Amino acid sequence: MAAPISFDAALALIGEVAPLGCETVPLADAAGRTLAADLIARGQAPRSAVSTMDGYAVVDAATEPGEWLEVIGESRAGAWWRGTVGPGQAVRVFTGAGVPEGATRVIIQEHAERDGARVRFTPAYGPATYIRAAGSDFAAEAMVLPAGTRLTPRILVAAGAADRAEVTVGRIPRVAILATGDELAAPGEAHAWPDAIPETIGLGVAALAQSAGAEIVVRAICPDDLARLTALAGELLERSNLVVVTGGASVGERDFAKASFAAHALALAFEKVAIKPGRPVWFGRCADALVLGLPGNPTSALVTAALFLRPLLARLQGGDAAHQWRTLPLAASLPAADERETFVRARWDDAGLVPLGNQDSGAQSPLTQADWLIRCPAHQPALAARTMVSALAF
Ligand SMILES: Nc1nc2c(c(=O)[nH]1)N[C@H]1C(S)=C(S)[C@@H](COP(=O)(O)OP(=O)(O)OC[C@H]3O[C@@H](n4cnc5c(N)ncnc54)[C@H](O)[C@@H]3O)O[C@H]1N2
Ligand code: MOO
Repeated sequence: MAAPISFDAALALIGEVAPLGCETVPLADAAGRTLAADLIARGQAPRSAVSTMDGYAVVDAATEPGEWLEVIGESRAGAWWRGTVGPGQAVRVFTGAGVPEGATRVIIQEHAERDGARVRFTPAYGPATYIRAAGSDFAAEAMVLPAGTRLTPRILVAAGAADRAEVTVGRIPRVAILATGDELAAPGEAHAWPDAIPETIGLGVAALAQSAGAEIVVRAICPDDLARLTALAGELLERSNLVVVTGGASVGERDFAKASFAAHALALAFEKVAIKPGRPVWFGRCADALVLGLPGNPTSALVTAALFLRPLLARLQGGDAAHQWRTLPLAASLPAADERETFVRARWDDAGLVPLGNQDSGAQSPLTQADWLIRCPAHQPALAARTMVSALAF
C-alpha cells in the first residue's frame, strides 16, 4: 500500500480535476451556481445621474436659502423628467429618479418649504449634493463578476444589475453517498437492533455537498458485504458524477470500500493522507465518475469532507479549489502536533479560537461546537494563547 501523501499534495490532486462543463440558465434559477464565463454589464449603472434622496434638484451656485424657486417639473424613478433646470428653478425629484440636465445638487425635502408651484429652502441644508453619478457603480461593458464566481445571495444582486436574462454556469455535480457498515441503521431505528448505531455521516455529507452546489441523487446504506457493495458501487457510478463512500477505509478484513470500486477499474489518485484526523481518506476515478472515500469515524469524515469534498465540488463546477484560510488568534493554549499535520477542532469566542477539549475523531458531540479547524503542521510545538494560527471555517 502506498505511503500517505501530504495534505497539500492531496489538495493539489483535487485541484487538477476538470470541471463538468457548462450550461446557460435563467438568472432567476442561478442561485448557488458558479459562473463559467465573465459576466459583462450591458450598460453603465446608474444609466445617468440619479438622486439619492427625495427633494428638489437645483442649480447649486444660483440657489440661496430663503429665495423662492419655480418648480417646473417632477422626476420619479421609472418616469424621469427630461428637461433642463436653470437659475431660479427647481425640479421635484424622488430617490432613484434622474437628476435633470443643469441641476448640480439635490436639496432634501426636510429643508424645503413648498407653496404651490414655488419652493424655498431653510439655511442649514448642508454641503451634500445627494447625486449618484452616472456610471459610478460600474461602467458599460465592465466585468461585473469573473468566471468562477459562485452566485451567493449577495452576489446575485450585483449579477442582476448587469441586466442579463441568462448566465452561463458550471453543471451541477450529481453526487451519490454510500455509507458502509454492518452496524449502520437509519437514525430512529438503531435502538431496535443489537450492536446497531445511527448512520450519521451521510446526513452531514449530504448537507455539506448541497450547500456546496451539488445535487444528491441517491443516499444508500450497505452492510460490509463485498458482493453487494460491488454491485451497488456499479449502480451509483452509473447514476452520478461523484460517489462519496464512507467507512471501510481502514485496514481491517471487513474494510471493503476501495475493494468494491476496484471491480469498476478504480484508478487511485491517493489512498492515505498524512493528516489527523482522516488519514484513511482516499480519492480516485472509475471511468467517467469520481470516487471519494471518507473514513468511518464521524469527525474524521466531516473534517475530510470540509478539506477535500468542498473544494472538489467547487472544482467540478469550475470554481477555485483553494481554501480560504484565516489568520486568527488563539484564546487558549494549543497542544503540540505529532508526526501528522493536524486539524484541531475549535470554537470561536470573543478572544479568539478555543481548541476543544475532546479531539476524539469518533466522537460526535464536539461537532456541535467545532466551527473552526486550526491547521497545525506536523511536529508543531505547543502554542501559547494569543499566538496567531491558520484556521478554516468548519
Ligand atoms: N489497525 C488500524 N486500525 C485503524 C487505523 C489504522 O491505521 N490501523 N486507522 C484508524 C483511523 S485513523 C480511522 S479514521 C478509522 C477509519 O476506519 P474506517 O474508514 O475503516 O471506518 P469503520 O471501521 O467503518 O468505522 C469507524 C467507526 O466509525 C463508525 N461509523 C462508520 N460509518 C459511520 C456512519 N456512516 N455513521 C456513523 N458512524 C459510522 C463505525 O461504527 C466505527 O465506530 O480506522 C481506525 N482504525
Ligand atoms: O484519522 Mo482517524 O481519522 O484519526 O480517526
